Amino acid sequence: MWRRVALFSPMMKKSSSSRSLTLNQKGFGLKVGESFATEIINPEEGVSPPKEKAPFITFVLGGPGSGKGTQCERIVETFGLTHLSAGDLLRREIAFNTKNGAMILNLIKEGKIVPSEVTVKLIQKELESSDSRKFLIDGFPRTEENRVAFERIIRADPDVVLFFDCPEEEMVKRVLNRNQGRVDDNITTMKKRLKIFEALNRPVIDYYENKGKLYTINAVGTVDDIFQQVLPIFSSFEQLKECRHVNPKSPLGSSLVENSS
Ligand SMILES: Nc1ncnc2c1ncn2[C@@H]1O[C@H](COP(=O)(O)OP(=O)(O)O)[C@@H](O)[C@H]1O
Ligand SMILES: Nc1ccn([C@@H]2O[C@H](COP(=O)(O)OP(=O)(O)O)[C@@H](O)[C@H]2O)c(=O)n1
Ligand SMILES: [Mg+2]
Repeated sequence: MWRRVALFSPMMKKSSSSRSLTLNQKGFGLKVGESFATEIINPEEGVSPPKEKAPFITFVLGGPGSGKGTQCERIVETFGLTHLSAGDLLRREIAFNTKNGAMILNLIKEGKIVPSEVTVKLIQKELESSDSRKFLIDGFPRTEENRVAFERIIRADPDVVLFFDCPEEEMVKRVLNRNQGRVDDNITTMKKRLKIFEALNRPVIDYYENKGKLYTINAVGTVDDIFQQVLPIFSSFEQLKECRHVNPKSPLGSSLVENSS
């Protein structure tokens, strides 16, 4: 559905990220990886680049129970992004008893990370079949291996990386009260998940901090308080101002343009 075209120009600075090198078109039926295949175009040949911009991608990071899913719901209401929860996609495989279902269940019970290829392929399927141009990818990348696999298979970089920073004590309290019948919401698995978060997710957080893409949110407080920190991050992006689902209660509600498509 997207097409990546690189303009071959000596004027292009190295600091121009893939966003400024990326010009995408819709094209249903194309595989994401293929559709991102880089073409080198010589501007002197007079090929004019397509006008559509790359899809807007946000990664949502944070420990278990830090409030990622809850805040994603608020972001969807206000800015109309499409929410893809990596955990929900994996749990769907378990529910549908697919060929990877049993393996995924065993890993989730142990708080371990599912092989990146499996998770990225599930995300890829959702991206390809969606008509949306703006995505919240929640609970991903959980590891450097996840991050690298996304870059390799999807060939896209996030525009924004949110990190919900929450003390362990608070995360434990929230998870043990979550009450969604999840096999991993128990103290034994939670302890393992916290260790895995520190060991494997921290390097990803550091990576995006060094790239200048990380927005750290203090995840303690009411859901509203926390969303007040999230709002200005998204409202600064022009492409999010055309919103499909305007929440009338949102402080931005009146300034957003409703789009019924
Ligand atoms: N700011 C908050 N204060 C208290 N509880 C919260 C807050 N945000 C979310 N919760 C609750 O904590 C639990 C975990 O939140 P969730 O959004 O599922 O976190 P995550 O997706 O990061 O694991 C849920 O029961 C949710 O209702
Ligand atoms: N990128 C991911 C995301 C989740 N998972 C697995 O799914 C579990 C639940 O993830 P989740 O994102 O739904 O969990 P929360 O942080 O929302 O509590 C994780 O503990 C992992 O076992 C994974 O392996 N890889
Ligand atoms: Mg969640």
